[in-house]
Amino acid sequence: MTTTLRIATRKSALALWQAEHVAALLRVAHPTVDVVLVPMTTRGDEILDKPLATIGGKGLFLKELEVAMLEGHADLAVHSLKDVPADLEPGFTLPAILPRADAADAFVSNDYADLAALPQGARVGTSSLRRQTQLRALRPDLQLLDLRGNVGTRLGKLDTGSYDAIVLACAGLERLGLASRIRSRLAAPDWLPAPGQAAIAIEARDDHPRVLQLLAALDDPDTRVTVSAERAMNRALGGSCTVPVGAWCVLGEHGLHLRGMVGDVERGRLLHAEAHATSDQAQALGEQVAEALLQQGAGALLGL
Ligand SMILES: NCc1[nH]cc(CCC(=O)O)c1CC(=O)O
Repeated sequence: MTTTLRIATRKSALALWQAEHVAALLRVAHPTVDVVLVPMTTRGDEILDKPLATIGGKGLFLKELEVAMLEGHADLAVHSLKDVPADLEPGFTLPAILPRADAADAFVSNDYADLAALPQGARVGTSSLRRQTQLRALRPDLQLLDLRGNVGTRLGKLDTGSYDAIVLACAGLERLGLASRIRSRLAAPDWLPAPGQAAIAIEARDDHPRVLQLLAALDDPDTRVTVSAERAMNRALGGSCTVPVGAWCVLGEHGLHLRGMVGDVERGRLLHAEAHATSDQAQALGEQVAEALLQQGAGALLGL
């Protein structure tokens, strides 16, 4: 009997690239397994005219894919980890987290090389509160404008002159063959990515051990441990996407180093904290950095 793995995926170019990437890796890991894509539309893809935070947040991108798995139409779903809520729906797990790509954000512009080169009051497009507050902290003069849609749509709006610059994830641009659009990288320590940014996660039902075992072959333990610290921090801060939260954890010779950020949208101020831990303490490290941020007053910003 041949085994088939059916991958539920959103239909955006980035989602399809990621699903195809996972399919190719699964075919290499398990040559006798048949791997197919099941593309579908999610509510998050359909509602493009409202900020994500007001329409129900990140879970919107997962819901339909999870229903497909529950109804037996798909065996796994592929997600950008940063779009996966801090707490998964009961009955689901992440059996594999792939090696992380460049987690920095990209400054993208047709006229300016970097943030410092933008003229006073320049128009910058991003609907991400995390990106907006970090832009505001570095350049209070900028005019921040909403910009939603998939990567191609956003680049199109930049090219037609609606913005002087936009901010996107480096990883998404690289995956779509658009790395040449990256004018400069926005990276730590003065700029933090979203928790889990640039890592691809595989989601599956937790009650299908055979499927979980096949998927586990793709797991990268180093990426898993670093993103676990970032996600633990985010969870301890309430895990909401209505508040700007950034996190960046690296695993070095001396263990884990986690930096965290919570932004104050009203006052254009950022709170930062960081800590080190051994690699078996990712969860505690995330909680420790969250606690340090709360002590600086993050609770009021987060409504905790
Ligand atoms: N919110 C959409 C989204 N989800 C994941 C990525 C980039 C790829 C990644 O972080 O793995 C993007 C595009 C962007 O933020 O520019």
